Amino acid sequence: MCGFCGCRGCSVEEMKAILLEILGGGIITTALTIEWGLAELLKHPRCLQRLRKEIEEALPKKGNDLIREEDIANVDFLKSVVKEVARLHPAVPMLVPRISTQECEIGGYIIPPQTLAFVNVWGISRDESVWPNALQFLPERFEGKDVELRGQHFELLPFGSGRRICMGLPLAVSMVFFFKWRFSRSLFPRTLTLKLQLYK
Ligand code: HEM
Repeated sequence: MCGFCGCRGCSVEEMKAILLEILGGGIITTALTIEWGLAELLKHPRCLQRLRKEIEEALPKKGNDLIREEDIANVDFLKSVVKEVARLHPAVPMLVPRISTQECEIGGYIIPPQTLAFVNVWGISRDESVWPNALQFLPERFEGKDVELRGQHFELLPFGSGRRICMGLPLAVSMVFFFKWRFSRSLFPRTLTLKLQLYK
């Protein structure tokens, strides 16, 4: 058995190709999400300030400056920022295409068998009837709301849903969180925000 897809038949070359696809798919999506996050935070200094304050207060002064996974429990605003970035800038805007195996009805539309279907996550995320002021970056909209990134809430599907949901979701979420954490704590954004204001 090949260990990747369990097909018993993958050659070493095919396994290398699968591994490269997994890594490739994980790198660009994570990088894009982080980049959009940084851009939004720089455009919204008030959010950056609030985030930095939350992080300063949540992170116990450990001396060695180590952040542990359990520390994430104390940074609710950071969670909201990550969700808002994923909402406005989904890295895979139309998910992976699906093909219907049998006739079905979705929202009053009859979908014949063997139909290629795309889920327009980008559109759903910007739908005013679901998200008031949809085009604005407002992490606060997630406060006190039980909307998660894990494919259970269909209004927010940056990692897809169901059987083919992103396999790297836990790793991706940790990477994005820790990067933003480091970024928000550093002096770098302060200088950059200042520069951006000067260029206005
Ligand atoms: C912020 C970062 C990421 C985002 C936004 C993202 C998003 C997605 C989305 C939307 C899908 C398609 C799900 C669907 O159609 O239902 C997907 C699939 C996938 N992702 Fe990610 N991903 C990210 C990071 C990663 C990482 C870090 C890895 C691996 C290390 C990874 C590996 C995969 C794989 C292997 C699939 C295909 C799963 C399948 O078809 O069964 N992704 N991802």
